[in-house]
Amino acid sequence: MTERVRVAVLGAGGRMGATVCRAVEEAPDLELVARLGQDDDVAALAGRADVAVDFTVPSVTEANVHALLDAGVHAVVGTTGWDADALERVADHAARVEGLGVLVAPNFALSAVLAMELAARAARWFESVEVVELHHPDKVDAPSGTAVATARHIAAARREAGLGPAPDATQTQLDGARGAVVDGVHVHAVRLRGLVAHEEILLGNPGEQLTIRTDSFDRVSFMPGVLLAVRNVARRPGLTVGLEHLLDLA
Ligand SMILES: NC(=O)C1=CN([C@@H]2O[C@H](COP(=O)(O)OP(=O)(O)OC[C@H]3O[C@@H](n4cnc5c(N)ncnc54)[C@H](O)[C@@H]3O)[C@@H](O)[C@H]2O)C=CC1
Ligand SMILES: O=C(O)C1=N[C@H](C(=O)O)C[C@H](O)C1
Repeated sequence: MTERVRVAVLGAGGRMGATVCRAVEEAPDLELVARLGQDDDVAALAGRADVAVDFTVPSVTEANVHALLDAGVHAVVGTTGWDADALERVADHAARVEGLGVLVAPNFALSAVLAMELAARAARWFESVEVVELHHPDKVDAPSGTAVATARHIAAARREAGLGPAPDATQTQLDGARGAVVDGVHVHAVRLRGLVAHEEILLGNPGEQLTIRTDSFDRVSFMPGVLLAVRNVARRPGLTVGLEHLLDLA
């Protein structure tokens, strides 16, 4: 019999962490060996866990990943709030330790990953584009990590195609009325009781509109992607950003 992958979950008491714990417990090839909360020591996972999954908060996730690398544990990270500098520090650290993988993904739901990919492919063909993300009101960051990543992918595609800014005649506005601007793309964040995680990418041309929409109605939607990452992270030493790299989409 092959050995089961030993998995630890950081943020295990949270909405995502608890769902991940259940998914790992139900997977025959995985073994849940630790549930860590706010005051638990990541270093204690050395020799006990093969892979750790982090769904904590933006303010601690980078430190958790460095501690996991120091402990010799592969990391799968769903927590948002990563910027280019933090990713570079983790890539440098991962390059210095032998054979350890870190996978950071703003969204593990297949529909969301595909929506991002489709938006990036469509972006060069439309004059206008804006992103609207809609989430439960307990979310601590805005805009969502997924919306930020979506906007960055769209902006890169527009730059590559030589497109300038989207048309916008606004001269006066209330603060925030046009949303946040990520790499030149307007991103709007809605917080509403009853929602889980949703995003619309609106692309417009004279006389036509393309709407790409993804809906996570339940956190189980993220689990196939999380488990795929847990099973594959050890095969990808260094830093991988985005689940698309495991789905043959990148
Ligand atoms: N990549 C993806 O597919 C998804 C990402 N997320 C992201 O995951 C993160 C967590 O989301 P939720 O579970 O909804 O939040 P939550 O607030 O329900 O859970 C966060 C948990 O982390 C714990 N925590 C805080 N500091 C910690 C530390 N230093 N060590 C260990 N645990 C610590 C908290 O006590 C809490 O239990 C957010 O950044 C969210 O945006 C959420 C859903 C899907
Ligand atoms: O906090 C959440 O709930 C979610 N966070 C991630 C994000 O910020 O993109 C992923 C998903 O949207 C759910």
